This record gives sequence, C-alpha cells and structure tokens, in this order.
Amino acid sequence: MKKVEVVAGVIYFKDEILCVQRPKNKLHYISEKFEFPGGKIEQGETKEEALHRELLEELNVSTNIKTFFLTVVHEYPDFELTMHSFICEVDSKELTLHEHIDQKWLTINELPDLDWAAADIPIVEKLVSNG
Ligand SMILES: Nc1nc2c([nH]c(=O)n2[C@@H]2O[C@H](COP(=O)(O)OP(=O)(O)OP(=O)(O)O)[C@@H](O)[C@H]2O)c(=O)[nH]1
Repeated sequence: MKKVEVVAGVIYFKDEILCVQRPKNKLHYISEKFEFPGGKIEQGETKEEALHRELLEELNVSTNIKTFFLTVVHEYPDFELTMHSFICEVDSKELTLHEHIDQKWLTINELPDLDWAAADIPIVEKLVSNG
C-alpha cells in the first residue's frame, strides 16, 4: 500500500485552535473533512522545517513550533498515512487560505463537533483528554 508521511500543526491563538477544511476530493473519506494544516515532508527537511514551510505555503503564517505532540498511523482505503503533529502558536489570527475552503478557531471542548479526517481523531481525543 502507498505510504504518505506528513506533518501537521495544532496551532493555538490564546485558547483557540485552528481547524481547516479540505476541498472536495475524489477520495470521499478526506473530501471536505477538517484537518490540522500541514503537508508532506520533502527530501532533506526536518519535520519542523517541513511544517514551517507548509504553514507558510498553505496559510501564509509564520508559526512558532513549540513541541512534538503525537504521531498517528492510519490506514485509509488507498494509502497508509503517518502523521506527526506539533503544538504551535501564532500571535495573530490573520491568515490566507491557499488550499483549504474554510477555517474555524475552536476551543478544545468544541473540537469533537467537527467532521474530522479519520486520522485526526486521535489528535482531537488527546487534546480533549489533556484538557
Ligand atoms: N496535512 C494534513 N494532512 C492530513 C491530515 N489528516 C489527514 O488524513 N491528512 C491526509 O494526508 C494526506 C497528505 O496531505 P497533504 O495536504 O500534504 O497532501 P495532498 O495530497 O493534499 O497534496 P499534494 O498532492 O499537493 O501533496 C492527504 O491525503 C490528507 O487527506 C491532517 O490533519 N493534516
């Protein structure tokens, strides 16, 4: 099975976390799902470098990456995803969506209400249980 490795940012502004919605996709299980922004690691990059680059490309934000959070391995029908998530911080909510179709800033207790990509559920659950 195809393997995809990505990094993703749990981006805080004060006590709110950025959630972004993917566009329509032929793979129904990721189409219009919410996720934590990020993307694939390129050759020669560290995970943090990849995340910093992806967040600039996707959102035009420069984030302060604070700490590693959780690695999730999830088998989708067409590929196996390994996703490394990091806690990040921004000092403004200003951003531009270059790839996503919607954004929400939610507090931790509001996160479970969104329609998340399946691979993101363990990250949401850990955030909720950590409080
Ligand atoms: N960045 C990111 N990707 C995620 C998350 N959850 C999740 O299932 N994915 C999946 O991981 C895969 C890689 O995401 P990506 O955005 O880097 O890649 P892509 O295939 O959309 O773009 P690309 O073709 O330009 O590389 C996608 O299939 C995406 O659905 C998440 O929280 N963040």
